[in-house]
Amino acid sequence: MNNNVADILIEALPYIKRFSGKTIVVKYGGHAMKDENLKKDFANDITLLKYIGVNPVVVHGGGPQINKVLDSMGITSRFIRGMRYTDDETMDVVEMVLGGKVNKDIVARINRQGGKAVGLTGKDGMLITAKKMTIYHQEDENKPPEIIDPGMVGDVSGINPDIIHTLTDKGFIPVIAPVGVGKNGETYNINADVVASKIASALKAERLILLTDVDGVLDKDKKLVSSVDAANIKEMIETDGIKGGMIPKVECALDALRNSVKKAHIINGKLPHAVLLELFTDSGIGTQVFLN
Ligand SMILES: Nc1ncnc2c1ncn2[C@@H]1O[C@H](COP(=O)(O)OP(=O)(O)O)[C@@H](O)[C@H]1O
Ligand SMILES: CC(=O)N[C@@H](CCC(=O)OP(=O)(O)O)C(=O)O
Repeated sequence: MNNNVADILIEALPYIKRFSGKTIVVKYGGHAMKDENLKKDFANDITLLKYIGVNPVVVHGGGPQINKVLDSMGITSRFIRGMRYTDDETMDVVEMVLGGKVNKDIVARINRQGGKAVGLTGKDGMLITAKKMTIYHQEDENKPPEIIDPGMVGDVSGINPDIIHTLTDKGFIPVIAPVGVGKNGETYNINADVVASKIASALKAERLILLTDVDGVLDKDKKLVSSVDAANIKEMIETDGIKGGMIPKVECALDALRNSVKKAHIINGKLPHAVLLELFTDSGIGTQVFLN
């Protein structure tokens, strides 16, 4: 596949009108942020989208970056169904790493490419309100599910998109860290795929693009599955074909499609110019998720 930016753009011309004025929500996962050149490509792609009249909104993760800081403090990361167990000390680290280091790094990179990025957490403008998540775990089918307390892990209870509209209308690119605020001002750690899906729904986005570290949904032979629907997903989860971090991703994609988002894709953020290739080529890359 050709991924020279000029060639991608020539192929893109017919698509540009289609996306003009539309919102594209891109979830930038922590695993896709590792390489310097790729980080530059990503910032470049997002800036370019804004230049051609698209409204990109970035929601980022940073799981590996949080792990690194926790490791250096001697704190072992523990995950329950893909969610980080978040006690008060861990919550402080999560907020510092996501809202501080990772968010500002992405903002600075987009601005260096000529974009006007503004970093936010869910606390800004009450963008993301959250409540405590309860996790149910059933080891044995004959026993009732066990209730697990994951600490300060949040479920999104509401999105107030006013601040996003204000920023995008003025030419800014919102870059959002997945930290939410509770009714009493408490801070919640939320999975970034979940935040991206809820933000995309609230904005009635044209596309939700989830960037990860594999080509998309893979089958048992590790071959890319270019499209999956809710029934395929259910079967693949039940037969262990989709596991771990891919489960929230496909579920978030389905949730977005059920809530006004036109199309949802899971693609490899380690490919140069992955976002442009997905949007502006006929074949696209990665997996497109359908409801049926
Ligand atoms: N069927 C599948 N297809 C692709 N990836 C899968 C599948 N099942 C499990 N995975 C795992 O899900 C991972 C992506 O989830 P995660 O690590 O949470 O990504 P991110 O950090 O980008 O949010 C892949 O690297 C892979 O190990
Ligand atoms: C509750 C929960 O697990 N939150 C995530 C938030 C960051 C995230 O989702 O980052 P990636 O997209 O890079 O995995 C965490 O603490 O790692």
